Amino acid sequence: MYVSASVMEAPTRGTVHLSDWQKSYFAIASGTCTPGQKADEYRAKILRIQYAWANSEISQVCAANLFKKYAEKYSAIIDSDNIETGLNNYAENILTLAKCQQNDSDKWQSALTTENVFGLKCVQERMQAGKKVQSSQLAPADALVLADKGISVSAAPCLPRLSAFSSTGDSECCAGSSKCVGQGPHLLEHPLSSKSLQSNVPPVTKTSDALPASSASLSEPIHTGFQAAPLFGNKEMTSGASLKIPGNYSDGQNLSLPNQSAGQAWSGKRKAFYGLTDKGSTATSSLAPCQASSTMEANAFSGNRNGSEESGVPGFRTAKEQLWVDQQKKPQSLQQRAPVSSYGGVKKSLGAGRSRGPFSKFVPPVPKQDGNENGGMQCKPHARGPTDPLLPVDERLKSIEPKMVELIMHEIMDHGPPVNWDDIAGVEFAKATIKEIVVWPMLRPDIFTGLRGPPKGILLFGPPGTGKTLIGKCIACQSGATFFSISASSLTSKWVGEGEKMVRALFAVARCQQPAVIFIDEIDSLLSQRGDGEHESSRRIKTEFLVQLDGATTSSEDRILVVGATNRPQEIDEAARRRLVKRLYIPLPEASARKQIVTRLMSKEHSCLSEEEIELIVKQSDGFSGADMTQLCREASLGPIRSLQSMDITTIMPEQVRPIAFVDFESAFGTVRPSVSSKDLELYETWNRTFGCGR
Ligand SMILES: Nc1ncnc2c1ncn2[C@@H]1O[C@H](COP(=O)(O)OP(=O)(O)OP(=O)(O)O)[C@@H](O)[C@H]1O
Ligand SMILES: [Mg+2]
Repeated sequence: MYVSASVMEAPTRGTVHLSDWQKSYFAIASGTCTPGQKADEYRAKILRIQYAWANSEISQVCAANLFKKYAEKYSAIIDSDNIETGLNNYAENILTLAKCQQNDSDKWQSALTTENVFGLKCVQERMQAGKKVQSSQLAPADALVLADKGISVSAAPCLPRLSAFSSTGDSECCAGSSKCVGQGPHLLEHPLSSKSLQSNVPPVTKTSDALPASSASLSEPIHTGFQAAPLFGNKEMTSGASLKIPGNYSDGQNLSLPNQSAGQAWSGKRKAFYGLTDKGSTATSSLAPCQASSTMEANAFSGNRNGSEESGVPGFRTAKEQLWVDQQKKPQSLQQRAPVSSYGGVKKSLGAGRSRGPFSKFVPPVPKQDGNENGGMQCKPHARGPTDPLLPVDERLKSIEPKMVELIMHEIMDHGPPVNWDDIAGVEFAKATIKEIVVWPMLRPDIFTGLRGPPKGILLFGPPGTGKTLIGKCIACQSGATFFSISASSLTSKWVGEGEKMVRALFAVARCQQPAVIFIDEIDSLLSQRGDGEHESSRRIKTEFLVQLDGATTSSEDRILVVGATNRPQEIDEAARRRLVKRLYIPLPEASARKQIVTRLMSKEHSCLSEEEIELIVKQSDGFSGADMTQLCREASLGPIRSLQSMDITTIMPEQVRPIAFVDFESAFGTVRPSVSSKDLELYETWNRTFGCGR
């Protein structure tokens, strides 16, 4: 069965769906279903397809195919006037169309009017046919005629409805029917006289006071559910009778007979309605406003709704009505669901905001055919992001949980203050290498191809506080790539149990945002050696990461660079180490770099350090990391304030604070010590000699 293949993409839930599908398939195939039940089943299937697609259990292509198939089956039942297999309700179309003129806006005028609808040739033919059948088949006891010219209505199943009306004591229906019939000169003549029938018609609840008289006259037959009768005769009446069961699909059907010209138009409309391309649907576009307006929630399916209110179910709508109303409301509501995001695009949801379940808003799983140019790729964050429900979602993000995409887009993408290469003192070799393998290829991908292609993984390792994170930020600013900065600990702790999904989502989003740099600080905590005591979740994260890294490596067209930073390189798993091909040692700053740090920081402050004093500071700070140097300067900068002990800090003027002097550095050296021990340094040096890519 084709269904099974399509719904089994997700093994666990797919199995459940499969049995559901099978059950309903056998129910439909059993031959014992009424057309109404079949239509119910098909519509349920359509909803299930939608649900499965929304949950990424089936692909978009699969969903579109299934959807088309079942929409057609469903339409075939709804449209068919075959009493045994269909639920045709063509008359409602005609009357609704005619009614549109009154309900629609002033700007749009339907060619169909109350006067001419009954004059249509096709309607006449059907009426004549119905008349013949009716006169030959309809038992007088079962039949009622609502008006002097004989709008025949129904058969036994209608009677409960009529009897329900009788309690209200209003004769509006009869009057309305008379009017209606008076406007249609060629209505059926029922064997029973209109008078006798009129007397048989119980008063009907007045439900359409607000409607114009002519509208009321038409709407009454509609919401009594008998309007099919004069147009189709007994045959249709019988099928029409089943339509009066609340919830039946035929209630409120604005769909048509396949053989009628108007019917074809509506059939086309139906296909367009289901999002299926159909040449015929273009012909119906002019009818759409009528349909839309007539089915707006306020007035939609007034006949049915009124009918249902009469029957004590306020606000009840058949599934089909709801489908149509949802369809009409959808573009507007979707727009409302797309708030502007913080980074200039549209805050999008791949369905996260979508309520799930059988009663959720109907969203066809096929791409919109509205000529949206942005359809194929909407990867750039500043264009339309991957989570816009209006757009076809990038295939690569289909299997990713929407909330994770949101998290990555909103929380991980870095937008810190800009960092220049000049802000990083020393580490000239690392900087040159990074420029060569990261920045330039990103800027000129046309030149850096083939063997010159950039590596996909870099590891920055070295003692703490040497500028590894700073380099990461600089890459973000200078490469022009989309930058994802994530700390490994946040992957392992923040989304406990979901770490591997986050890793997958991270790479999936990055693939959509190419060129992209994924900077993973403290990568050792993510890719540490695998051991026996390791937690299952961290093992899964690691595996997923390695898989993704490989994916990034093997796909030559992907321009994703993973930059890892660690001060514990020896803890990194060997498999991960291999994948981070360029392992760059970021050592403690040399004298020149320390001087650069001091000079740059002091240039921003009020200081009076001579060249010699700076040299002395540099000499004395041997073994300090970049972070230590920064801390030393901070400490020294507080010296002038501390020397103002006699003065009130609250009243002091900035000019009264003396410049930072060498003496302040001397006292700062008393409190700031190097944070990296020589023993630790030895470890880094050794690891660099073994695995590093430095000179
Ligand atoms: N080479 C450098 N040039 C200028 N400033 C530096 C340099 N290295 C470190 N710093 C200063 O030290 C601070 C900390 O640096 P950073 O966070 O990049 O260190 P790290 O190598 O990532 O350390 P860790 O391994 O502990 O994460 C920076 O914000 C910066 O002020
Ligand atoms: Mg760091």
